[in-house]
Amino acid sequence: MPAPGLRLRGDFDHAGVPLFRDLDLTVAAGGWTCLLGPSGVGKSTVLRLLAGLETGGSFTGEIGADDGGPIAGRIAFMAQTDLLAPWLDVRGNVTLGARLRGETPDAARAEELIARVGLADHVHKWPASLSGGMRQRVALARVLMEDRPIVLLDEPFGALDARTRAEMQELAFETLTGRTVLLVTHDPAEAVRLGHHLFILSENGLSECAGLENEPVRAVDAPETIEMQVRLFRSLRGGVA
Ligand SMILES: Nc1ncnc2c1ncn2[C@@H]1O[C@H](COP(=O)(O)OP(=O)(O)OP(=O)(O)O)[C@@H](O)[C@H]1O
Repeated sequence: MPAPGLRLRGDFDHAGVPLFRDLDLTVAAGGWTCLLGPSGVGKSTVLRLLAGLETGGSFTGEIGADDGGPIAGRIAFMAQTDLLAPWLDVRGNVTLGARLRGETPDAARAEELIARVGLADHVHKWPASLSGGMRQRVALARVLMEDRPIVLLDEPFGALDARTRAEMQELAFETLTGRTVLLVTHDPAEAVRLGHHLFILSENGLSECAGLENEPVRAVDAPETIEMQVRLFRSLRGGVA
């Protein structure tokens, strides 16, 4: 299934209080778009709108895929909180999507993903006995298991130590090759490492941070990567990119 591009245009209010006005976000087909910006500006709301989930507010505008098809049924969403089912073990959580749809999960793929997120020795553990970083890796394996053309990730690596984070970034990037990915992150280094396109959402609206060179995954220590991180950091501090 080819991955479509996405576009969200419109206004959003919470109980009559505007969160954003005239937002126009394009998510390019088949690549990684990273969305950064201050806390509370509406990044998770954008993801929830694209995913067709409840936001608690009111949206006026258009949300669509550039191939004219529906977004629903083609999307996988990893929320900021891991949303693991406490009554299911690691394997049960990773295969939850298929089970909810009444399908037989691909057991071999589940085992492989559980191993690749480093949880092969914990497959029968319940979420309550896992660390925050382990739980986040279960949620990552679950979203990768869904194998959808559109994938929305809300700070998916935030609970991980530096080494595991780098490994999970590489796993997600490799597994989601050719998918349309929208990644919300607070980490400029992560965005520069993974993004084909970078956007900053602020109180003043959406701006693109242009100038990315080379293909991701980028080397963290390459001079152009470091320069881009500095530009992005300055933009996030309110300076000029
Ligand atoms: N259900 C809700 N009802 C009312 N207000 C809400 C609701 N959900 C979120 N908000 C408000 O909407 C605003 C945007 O929230 P959102 O979670 O989209 O921000 P964010 O940019 O993702 O923040 P963060 O980076 O901290 O995750 C915040 O001010 C938040 O308090």
